[in-house]
Amino acid sequence: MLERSETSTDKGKPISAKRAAKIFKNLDENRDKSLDAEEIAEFFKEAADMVDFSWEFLTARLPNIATTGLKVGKEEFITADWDGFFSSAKTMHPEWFARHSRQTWMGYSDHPFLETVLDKVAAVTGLSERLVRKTAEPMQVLLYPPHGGHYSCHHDTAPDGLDDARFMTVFFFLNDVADGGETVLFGTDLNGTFPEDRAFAGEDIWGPIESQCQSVLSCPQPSRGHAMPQPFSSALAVKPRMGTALFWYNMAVDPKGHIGQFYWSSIHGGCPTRADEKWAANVWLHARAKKSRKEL
Ligand SMILES: O=C(O)CCC(=O)C(=O)O
Ligand SMILES: [Fe+2]
Repeated sequence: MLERSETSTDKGKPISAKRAAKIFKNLDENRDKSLDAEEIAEFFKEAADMVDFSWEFLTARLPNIATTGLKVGKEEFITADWDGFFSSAKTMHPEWFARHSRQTWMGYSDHPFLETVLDKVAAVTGLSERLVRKTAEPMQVLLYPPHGGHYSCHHDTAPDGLDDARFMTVFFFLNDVADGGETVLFGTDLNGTFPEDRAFAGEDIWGPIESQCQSVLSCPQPSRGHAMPQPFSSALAVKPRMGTALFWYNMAVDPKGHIGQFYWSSIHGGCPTRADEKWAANVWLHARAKKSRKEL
């Protein structure tokens, strides 16, 4: 069974009245027993990785909130059906969420076929089978629903998380997606217009770019012949085709497997689906072999 996206509330604990009271207390810093739009936005980001919302939608879904203007009182907050709210927001406005997908993990020993996938990973990446087996995280299988399933731009590993860094991503497309669902590699430069060292630049260059690519609008535009919008016209958008795969380095690694620089330019994302669902899988290779991966 596929679990819901780890970034959505409905995957985690439901927001009970008790939990809501705790959340409210933390958010209401000025202790005025109400939350303003900014504080609500913070709650949405924390609880569901929701990056946008409209007040109209909020008040239409939770009518007891409508009476208090652009503030949510304590009682209203605690009694609101937040789980129901997030799930209808996901259906009606998937673009408000950083991510809309389901996923599960599969151990490579679960099926002989999956073992062969690791051999293929070694063959195409040029890494040894031993290293691949030692460092591969269980395969993450992803399902994006049709009509808005997506994953906004992100990095697969943290710049400072050396111990558990996913130095490489091997990303498999498991079905054909006729329209939408492209994987965009925002750091690529198909037109050859960027300074040569931009791929190795740091947060100063890539931070502002990241803040612009959060929107699902940073994807091929059907109205413009599926061209990428500005400022990403140079970026590679890959159409999902069953049995194909992409791989890239999230961090530098030397022939001995020693990890180096974090690549800010490894930023990427999955575009919104349209009529078709999208199936895909990640094989992440880690900087350190984990004892907990022994069972694989
Ligand atoms: O679905 C895609 O195209 C990208 C998925 C992705 O980046 C991820 O799962 O980390
Ligand atoms: Fe990713």
